[in-house]
Amino acid sequence: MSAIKTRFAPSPTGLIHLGNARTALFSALGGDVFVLRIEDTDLERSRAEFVAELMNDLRWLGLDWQEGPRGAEPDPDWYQSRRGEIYATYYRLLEEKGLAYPCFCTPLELEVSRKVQLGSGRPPRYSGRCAHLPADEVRRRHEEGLAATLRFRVPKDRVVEFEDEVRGPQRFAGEDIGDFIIRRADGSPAFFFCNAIDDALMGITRVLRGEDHLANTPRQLMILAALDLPRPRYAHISLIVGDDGAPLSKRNGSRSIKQLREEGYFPEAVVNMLARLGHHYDSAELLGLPALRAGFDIRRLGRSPARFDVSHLDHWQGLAVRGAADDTLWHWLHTETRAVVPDAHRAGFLDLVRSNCLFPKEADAWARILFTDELELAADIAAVAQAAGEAFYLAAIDAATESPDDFAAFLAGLKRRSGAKGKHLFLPLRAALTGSLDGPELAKIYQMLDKPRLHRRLAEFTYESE
Ligand SMILES: Nc1ncnc2c1ncn2[C@@H]1O[C@H](COP(=O)(O)OP(=O)(O)OP(=O)(O)O)[C@@H](O)[C@H]1O
Ligand SMILES: [Zn+2]
Repeated sequence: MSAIKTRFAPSPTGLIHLGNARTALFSALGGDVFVLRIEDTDLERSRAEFVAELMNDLRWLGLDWQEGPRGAEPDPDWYQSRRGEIYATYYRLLEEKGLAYPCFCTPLELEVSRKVQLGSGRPPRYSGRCAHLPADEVRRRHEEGLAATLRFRVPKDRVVEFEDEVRGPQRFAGEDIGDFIIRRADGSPAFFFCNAIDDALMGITRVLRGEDHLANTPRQLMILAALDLPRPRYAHISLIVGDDGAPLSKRNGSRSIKQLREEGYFPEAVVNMLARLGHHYDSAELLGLPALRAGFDIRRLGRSPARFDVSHLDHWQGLAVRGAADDTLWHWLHTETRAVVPDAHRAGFLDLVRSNCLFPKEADAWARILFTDELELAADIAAVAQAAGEAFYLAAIDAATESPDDFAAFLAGLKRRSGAKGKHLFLPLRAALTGSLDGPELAKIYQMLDKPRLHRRLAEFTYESE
């Protein structure tokens, strides 16, 4: 069987979000060769910095492309904004075949026609007003300098059928599709057009994209058929929706991949979460890309919208943090955090991070609690500590002096001296030592807090009555 070529074709109009990333991921998993193409025809909204950002995001996720641009400098191989001459050739071909024609209708005229059709209960589509203008009339209007779009002449008697790899058989009647614009009045190519042409010219055999594009597909198939260009297989995957039920979008401020990276999410966590959103894997373990690829089956992609749930992402993040190698985890920490962790406690601290933190920010908070004097107790926490009474802390200081290196012995000593047990023992101790009522095992805290600091924290509560 010949190699399957897939592509990701974003418009660089904002930072990519989880919805885009999932489409990119499944495209990368669902092909042998993965292509990146930049659809920057919207000159007003496209920006070079977004190209650089999206390349960075894809590489970070591990979704490097085998064919596509290497840098953010536009070139005619991969940037649609530079492929005008190529598109011009195909416009000419269509016009020569009589399969495309200039339309001089103004936006106002089109709007009026739309309203009239809606008013009489018909679905709005182009009326075909310019479909049969005589050649000399067209010439005259061009000479007058009238702006024209180029419309594709839809074969009204044709039915377009295709087998969507996710959604099954699809059928669209030509008579339901009005002649549509393939070149705007300003000369720029319409999405349907350049997207379909480029898929064909780049040898894409499987187009895996969001179902927002499903209705575009019959138009694209008509264009390809009219130009004798090869048609790819299509797979329209469900969109990821947010808590509000609306699809994630660059326009509605959905959390970007860049933001997730900056918060400290591991790419493995993002990728594993996305891979399970609308696709079933037998394994519930954190899988690397090769394993995700091996387990990927396009027939396992669900059709219903997939809701993004941050608790799922955090579940995978927990697995990624727990599974991270020492060196990876160490460099994942903020520089300021690394600066306060003593060498002797590095390994112990990383263990503590693995079982207690999801983000570098949380690790930083624990590093400060353990290795600096910046401890501030909120009023309710201080109240818990105080409730144990002065005698408890005096006993704790004695026990700590007696067993500085042995937490079990310290605890036994404290129990014996104070008579406290259970939560009356652990809660005040935690509160006084860490300013928190939960967190890492007390044994680890006891071991990592340096002894003068430990004593100072216990002593804080010994003169409460003064
Ligand atoms: N919420 C989503 N869930 C899954 N895929 C999506 C989602 N939004 C976009 N995509 C897919 O991402 C790919 C790139 O699309 P594009 O660059 O146009 O992004 P977009 O987020 O739709 O942009 P915009 O917000 O500007 O419409 C397309 O295949 C599109 O179908
Ligand atoms: Zn017209």
